Amino acid sequence: MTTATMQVSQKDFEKAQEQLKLLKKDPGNETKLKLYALFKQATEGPCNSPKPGMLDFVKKAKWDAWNSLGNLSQDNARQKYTELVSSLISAESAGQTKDASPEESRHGGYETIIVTTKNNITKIMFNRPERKNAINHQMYREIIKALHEAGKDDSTIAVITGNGEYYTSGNDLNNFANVKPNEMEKMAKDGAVLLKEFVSSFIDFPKPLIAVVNGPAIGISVTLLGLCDIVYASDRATFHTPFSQLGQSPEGCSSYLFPKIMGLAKANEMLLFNKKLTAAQACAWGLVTEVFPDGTFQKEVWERLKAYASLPKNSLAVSKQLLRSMEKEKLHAVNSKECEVLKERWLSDECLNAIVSFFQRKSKL
Ligand SMILES: CCCCCC/C=C/C(=O)SCCNC(=O)CCNC(=O)[C@H](O)C(C)(C)COP(=O)(O)OP(=O)(O)OC[C@H]1O[C@@H](n2cnc3c(N)ncnc32)[C@H](O)[C@@H]1OP(=O)(O)O
Repeated sequence: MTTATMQVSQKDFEKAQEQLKLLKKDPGNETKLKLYALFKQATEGPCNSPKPGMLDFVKKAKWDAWNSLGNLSQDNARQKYTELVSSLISAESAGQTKDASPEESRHGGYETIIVTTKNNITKIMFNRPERKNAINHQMYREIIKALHEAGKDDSTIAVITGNGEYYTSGNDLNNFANVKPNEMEKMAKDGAVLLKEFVSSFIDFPKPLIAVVNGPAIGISVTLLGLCDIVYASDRATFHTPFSQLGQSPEGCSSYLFPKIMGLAKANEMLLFNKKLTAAQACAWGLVTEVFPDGTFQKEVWERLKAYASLPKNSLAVSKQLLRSMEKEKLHAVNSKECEVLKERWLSDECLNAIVSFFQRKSKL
């Protein structure tokens, strides 16, 4: 860089300091720390002062921010400081400071679900409302991918919810349709492999996972609630696991978790005898954390989640993993066993007759 450009840069830097004083809105602690660090780096160079004590929170946060800039040159620090101030000024004049209203970003590459991130929350939304959000093979795979990505992205928590009237009507029964007799075994085998991977992605999910049950939930979408950390439900939601009606058997680790959550007698009513629960019953039985009136459901829940997602991210992840670690091995064993049993069930006459009845519209839940 020439002396001339450095001088301009120094001039801009001084101007930026003046402009900063004119900001009307507080840019938030994170941004203020960034500005502090860049200013120190620009004016004094890399951080060489001794690290403050653990309990001197403010000094330590400032020191950490400055120290994190490592050997960034003073010119570059001046440049970054000036750019940051300029972006704050522009955002304010556009009526939106970055910290006050972050944009929702949509993740690409999905067709059956919508994945977005905003306010440190990654939301995975079932998106086949015209099929009551039934989960077809593509959706199983996309949810596995979305959970994998959400586990690694910058979000603090993840949310799973449905678009439209239903949360989801569970497994898409078309997954069993149009299978030739000589391909039945393969269909069952491949289905069990996919199901095992799908449920494993819930067992292993490393951050708090919250189910926002916006409407009726059926089958696998209900059993998976036992693997979520919090379940919020609209008072319009119902919870139905009609496995015996469909000639099938429980999955999603529900054969182990439901008796733990609600007691064996109540789990039997749901998992053996197809009892459909209202949201209030599901809450009383311990499957649902809290029920909200449908009219205010989205507003109340998202306000609450926004506050939860501003808690320290690493602390939440570590605590979630600690709680899950006590059961993880067991849950994987249960998942394997349930998939083995289901693989056999899918080949049974009881199951095949139930699917045929559904498509002939003789039976609906
Ligand atoms: C890799 C495989 C893993 C398997 C894991 C094991 C999982 C098990 C389960 O999840 S068991 C639960 C399976 N789900 C069901 O049995 C629900 C079946 N659906 C219904 O009973 C009804 O559709 C309803 C009660 C959900 C809604 O009834 P209604 O309000 O009258 O709406 P429609 O029936 O007209 O629905 C509109 C449209 O959507 C189709 N649809 C809805 N749910 C499913 C579904 N789960 N599978 C396939 N198709 C579904 C329905 O057929 C209608 O289609 P149409 O307009 O007639 O073409």
